[in-house]
Amino acid sequence: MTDYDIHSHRLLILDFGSQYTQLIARRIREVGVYCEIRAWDMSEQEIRDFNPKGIILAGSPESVTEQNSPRAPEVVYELGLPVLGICYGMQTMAAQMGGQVEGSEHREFGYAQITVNSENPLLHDIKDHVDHDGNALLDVWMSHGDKVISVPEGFEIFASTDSCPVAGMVHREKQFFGVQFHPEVTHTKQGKRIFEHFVLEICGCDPLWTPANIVDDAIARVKKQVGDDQVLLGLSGGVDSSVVAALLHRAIGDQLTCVFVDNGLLRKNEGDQVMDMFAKNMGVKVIRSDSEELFLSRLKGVEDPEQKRKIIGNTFIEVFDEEAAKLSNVKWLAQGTIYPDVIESAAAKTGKAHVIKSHHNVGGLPDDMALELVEPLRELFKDEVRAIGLELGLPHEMVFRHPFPGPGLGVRILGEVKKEYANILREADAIFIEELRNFGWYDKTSQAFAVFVPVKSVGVVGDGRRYAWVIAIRAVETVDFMTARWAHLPYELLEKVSSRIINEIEDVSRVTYDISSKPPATIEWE
Ligand SMILES: Nc1ncnc2c1ncn2[C@@H]1O[C@H](COP(=O)(O)OP(=O)(O)OP(=O)(O)O)[C@@H](O)[C@H]1O
Ligand SMILES: O=c1[nH]c(=O)c2[nH+]cn([C@@H]3O[C@H](COP(=O)(O)O)[C@@H](O)[C@H]3O)c2[nH]1
Ligand SMILES: NC(=O)CC[C@H](N)C(=O)O
Ligand SMILES: [Mg+2]
Repeated sequence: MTDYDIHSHRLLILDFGSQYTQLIARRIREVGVYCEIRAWDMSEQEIRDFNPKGIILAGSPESVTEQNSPRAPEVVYELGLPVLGICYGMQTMAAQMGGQVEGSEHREFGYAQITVNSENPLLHDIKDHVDHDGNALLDVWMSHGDKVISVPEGFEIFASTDSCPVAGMVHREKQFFGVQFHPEVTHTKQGKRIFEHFVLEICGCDPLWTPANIVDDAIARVKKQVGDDQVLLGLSGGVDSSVVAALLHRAIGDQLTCVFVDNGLLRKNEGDQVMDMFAKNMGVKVIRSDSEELFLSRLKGVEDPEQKRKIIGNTFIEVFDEEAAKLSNVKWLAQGTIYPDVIESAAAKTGKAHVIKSHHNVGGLPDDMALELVEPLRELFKDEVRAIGLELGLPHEMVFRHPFPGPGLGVRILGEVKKEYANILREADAIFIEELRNFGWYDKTSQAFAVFVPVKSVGVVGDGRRYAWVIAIRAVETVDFMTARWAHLPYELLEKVSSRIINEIEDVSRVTYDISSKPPATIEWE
């Protein structure tokens, strides 16, 4: 266990509804410092209690020039802490402290080059190029319409572009900084170093937030939380629940029981792999519930995608309850809830951000639950979850798996789900994934899978006619799964996959490749 609190050096990010706020948090965590995103209307007391070492004011789709647009709470400027305003965050800082912001119809969006015209701690020693006069030039990314046209008293301008007179401003004494560009997006090449300067040097945080420390800290906290009680975890073999299983096993050993539900809608050999890895190799207690018959009988004759999802979801809970009832003394339910689930659900509730969905594991739990929750990954982003998965000794292959939706093959068999279809799909999917790995493309795509299309098509195999099913294959590249681009897989790979599927699976006569991006298509077909 660590002898210091790894949360003690922390930053507060106030969210005004920008799409990029999560990226700011990720950049700061990458620097090794804990931070949290909170809504801009956080109360003065909550801000004081949070006790940050610095505050970041993030961007917003709103305009400071509109009446009633959000402002940072005054206390932000009164705590004597360093503050960094980014885009809207800088604009509101300027407006609140007596500067001037002008609205404009013209938006500046994309690459820009700023000239740094005075030495300052935020950009100290950072440059991409140098101009004739010896000034540093930085390649940055901008997304704004409004601009600061006069800075408040005590501030000086340290960077500008032709179209944006105040690209950076600083109040040296108060340690207030504002930047019009977005250091959090990767297009701003020196973004990481800018955050290092702010977080480590200006705010004086120590980089305590490392995978090893996070694991030690999470283990200590889980032990304290559950004491001698028994904990139950739904283990899917997916990344999040697998990392929770490994973490809880290390923290509380035998007090953990996992339930793995084989609903007949899993990928090829998935059940055996989960049992081998967790039960056999790691000695975790795993109950395997063979519920294929139950799920398939409930799904019989049902074609509507939403209805299928509901049935699968409800049957999961039923099986889960049955298994829990067989165990004695279970007081805690463990979940693989991660930070984006929490942020997105909060945003959905308060309406602060624009795109978002509500996650069943955060907002959708019944009020009268008998079990209390253990959620050790609740503060972590997916990439941090993966890093601690490796730290806990899980194999690379498991940690970097593509996500697999809870309803599984149930939403990849269009229309009615039948065992026969699931068997065909499992084989096709396994061939696709195997070749994706052989060609070195698995880690270059974010999610890839096969879909069973219940349509028959004619083919000719050898000298015979074949009248059989269609398989569609899909591979996408995405960061957040909210938008996605179809992967431009090499033709040789597609050719190999198609030829293997048609030759090795008798019931398939044709393979198609899905070239739809999200939006307007979704990643899954149902
Ligand atoms: N077959 C299953 N058996 C038991 N629990 C399951 C099963 N499928 C899903 N769950 C539970 O539902 C939760 C949500 O599933 P979800 O697919 O979002 O996460 P995951 O499977 O842990 O990770 P990933 O996003 O990488 O697939 C899981 O964390 C797990 O607790
Ligand atoms: O756990 C889950 N339960 C579900 O019901 C579900 N539906 C979609 N997904 C996954 O979410 C991501 C976005 O999918 P869509 O573009 O199809 O909405 C993709 O990664 C999908 O695989 C689910 N995951
Ligand atoms: N990305 C932002 O924060 C934009 C701020 C403000 N809406 C503008 O257009 O200038
Ligand atoms: Mg999953």
